[in-house]
Amino acid sequence: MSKNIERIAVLTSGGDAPGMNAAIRSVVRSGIYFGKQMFGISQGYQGMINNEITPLNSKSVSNIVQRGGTILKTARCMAFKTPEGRKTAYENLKHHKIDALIVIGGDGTFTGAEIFSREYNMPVIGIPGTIDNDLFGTDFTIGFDTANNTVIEAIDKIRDTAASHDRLFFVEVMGRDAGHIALWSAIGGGAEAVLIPEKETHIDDLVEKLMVDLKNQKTSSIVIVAEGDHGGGAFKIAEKVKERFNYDTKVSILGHLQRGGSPTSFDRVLASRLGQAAVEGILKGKNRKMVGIISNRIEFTDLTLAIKNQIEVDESLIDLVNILAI
Ligand SMILES: Nc1ncnc2c1ncn2[C@@H]1O[C@H](COP(=O)(O)OP(=O)(O)OP(=O)(O)O)[C@@H](O)[C@H]1O
Ligand SMILES: O=P(O)(O)OC[C@H]1O[C@](O)(CO)[C@@H](O)[C@@H]1O
Ligand SMILES: [Mg+2]
Repeated sequence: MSKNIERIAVLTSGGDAPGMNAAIRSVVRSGIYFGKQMFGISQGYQGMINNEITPLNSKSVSNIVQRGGTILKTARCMAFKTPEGRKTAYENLKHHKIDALIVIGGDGTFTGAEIFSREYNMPVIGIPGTIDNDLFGTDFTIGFDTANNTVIEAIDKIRDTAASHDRLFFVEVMGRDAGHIALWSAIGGGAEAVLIPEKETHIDDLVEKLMVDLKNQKTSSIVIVAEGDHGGGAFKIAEKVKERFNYDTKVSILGHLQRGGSPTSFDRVLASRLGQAAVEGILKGKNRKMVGIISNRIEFTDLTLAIKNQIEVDESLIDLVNILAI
């Protein structure tokens, strides 16, 4: 039996992602639309423990749909992993009479939400907000599209200088455990090769491919390396490749700029749809679910499944990189 929900709190947690603000805005305004009182928690679970919980109205979320980052701020909070930390967090929620929680984040955020919800019988819905696109139960996570656009803009620029100097560039993109950004940006940016955490890194094969390219008058190349690849990252791979043959080689680490910037239209619309669906879902009694989009339809998936069954890498995308790089 679901309890009557009148006061809903929202937080963002883990790494920030462009479009989180659009999701916050949608959650807050959808809640208000249904006559509910809405609250924002600062700095993810840290703010729950520190009692940083404030009411939000329609105006609180104006002029943010276009902004990167998160107005609620975010954090990685070790204390929430302890029963004592979660107890303090619960007492703070109780003090504010919060009936339900909407958490925007990635797999870690959902793990914490699942545990907390069971411990304290707190209804919770997760919204996938991470540039990594590594959650099962949604075709896309909020921020993935914007990050890809940021990366291909960088690749296009690097391509100009690579071609002018006949150079080989290793471009390292984010993805500690997931190669989705690497794969998508390799296709969109026309890279010659891609190295991802889901696959073994074979330097021999890479060197052979680059040598064939050189023989075929391809005088510059771009290799996309996900930060979590098994070769140890772009610098190490570049070193190993340089030992093997003579090619003017440079490394470019894109880093945290991939997490910033104004969200694309796709991410804004996705975030707005998921925010509204999260509120409607929780008011209809859904609990411990992630709201996602599958084949352009809103779908709810158990948080435990969303976390555990990370999307497998699409082999056809790897094939496509290779086919288009002949
Ligand atoms: N086992 C756990 N128990 C309780 N809380 C957890 C647990 N795992 C993660 N959390 C909470 O969730 C927060 C966010 O998790 P994490 O830092 O892994 O980021 P994420 O949500 O996976 O996002 P991203 O991977 O996109 O950065 C953690 O800092 C912690 O507060
Ligand atoms: O520097 P931070 O905040 O720990 O984030 C790094 C990690 O965050 C992610 O970008 C996800 O947001 C991962 O791909 C990356 O490894
Ligand atoms: Mg994560």
